[in-house]
Amino acid sequence: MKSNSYQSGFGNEFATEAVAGALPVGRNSPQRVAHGLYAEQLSGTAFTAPRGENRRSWLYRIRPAAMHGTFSPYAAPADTPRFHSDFGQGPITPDQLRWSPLPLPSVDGGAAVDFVDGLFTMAGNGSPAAQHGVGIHLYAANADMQGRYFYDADGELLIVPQLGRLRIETELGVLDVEPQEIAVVPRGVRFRVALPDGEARGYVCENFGALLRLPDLGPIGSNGLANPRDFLTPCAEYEDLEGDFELIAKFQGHLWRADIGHSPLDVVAWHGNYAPYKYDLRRFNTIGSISFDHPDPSIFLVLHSASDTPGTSNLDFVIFPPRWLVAQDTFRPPWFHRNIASEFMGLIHGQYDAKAEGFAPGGASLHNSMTGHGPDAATFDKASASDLSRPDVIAETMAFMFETRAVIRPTAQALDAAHRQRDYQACWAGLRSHFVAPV
Ligand SMILES: O=C(O)Cc1cc(O)ccc1O
Ligand SMILES: [Fe+2]
Repeated sequence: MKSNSYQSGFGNEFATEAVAGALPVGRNSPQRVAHGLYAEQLSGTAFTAPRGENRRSWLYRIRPAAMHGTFSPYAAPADTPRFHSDFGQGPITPDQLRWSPLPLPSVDGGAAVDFVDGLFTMAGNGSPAAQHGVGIHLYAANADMQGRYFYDADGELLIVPQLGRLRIETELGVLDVEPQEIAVVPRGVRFRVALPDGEARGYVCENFGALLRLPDLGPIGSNGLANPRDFLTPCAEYEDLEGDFELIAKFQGHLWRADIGHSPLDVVAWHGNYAPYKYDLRRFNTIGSISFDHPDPSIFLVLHSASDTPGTSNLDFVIFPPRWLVAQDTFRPPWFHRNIASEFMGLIHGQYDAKAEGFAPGGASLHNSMTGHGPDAATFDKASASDLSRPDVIAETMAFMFETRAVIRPTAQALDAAHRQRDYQACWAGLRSHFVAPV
């Protein structure tokens, strides 16, 4: 699979064929599909979901997805699976938590680790069974997926590369993504990942809940934030390969494997609105205050997964892109706060404006529901004394947040990890009392 041409728009009714005439005209499942292909429907929402939310695609493929051997539990290379949905049952700490970047496998022993084996579950909430919540994972890999393909039946995958490009070859076409771009692979879609730069690291949010969609814009108007035309979906692309391949599935929190005698990336044509897409975060139209005060970070919302409570998301994907700060009589960086929602943050590159040090590209932080957090002492001191007659320019940076209504439960392996910064709270220790009581 070599080409990477795209169709633009968010959730459009796309139609694409890699071989002319492969798409049936005026019907979905003719008695005999052109070129001897099989017709197959892939449903991403209930058959009866309202039209505005209904997502499905029709695939015209060389062999149906039903063709593979029986599944057995996948034995992860390390004894214990690192990629799962076990967020524990017991008490979890309300402490602020922060991690340094996940070590790259080349540094960590020299073994070949592909995208699937490189996934390390950091935290999560809800469950695949309950169909709400998220799994939050990091990946660090140094090898292409070779002779194997993966799909996630538990949720759609929001992939946020931090280091190195990814070539994501899916049933519906190829996505090439680099840091500062994101990719979304829908639940169930089979894919393999190659690493054009030889190694890669990044973040994955696995969304068990309602499909990600663009937020309403309210008084912002009909344009702004992430614009629909900047979302790109691949054109059909297929491989016709036979061999001793492996199909890996994530199903109800566990990984499974089956033999498969052909590449499942054999979709010659497809049409519909359930498909992978990518988006360049640098295209985000960032809106902020031009008078006073630092707005809530919801103004930086790229995509969200709704919950059953209007206005309260299962998942908000928020970014902190380059921008100008001009607010007057205002503490310009993020304020001190406690939030009913829970906040997992990552940094793609540069520096985050609330943290002078310690929050490194590839690192992560977790501030759970009602846990106090905000600017570190160095940032507070600097911003409290800065000259507001000039704009501040936040440049050369891209941070993001996975924000959820439910508490984010860190996994045991994340809490135990050597790269967890056990002294994180010390970043606020230097905040002195400036209070002077009136006499
Ligand atoms: O905690 C954080 O750094 C994320 C964040 C940023 C901001 O500008 C306002 C609120 C918020 O939670
Ligand atoms: Fe916050």
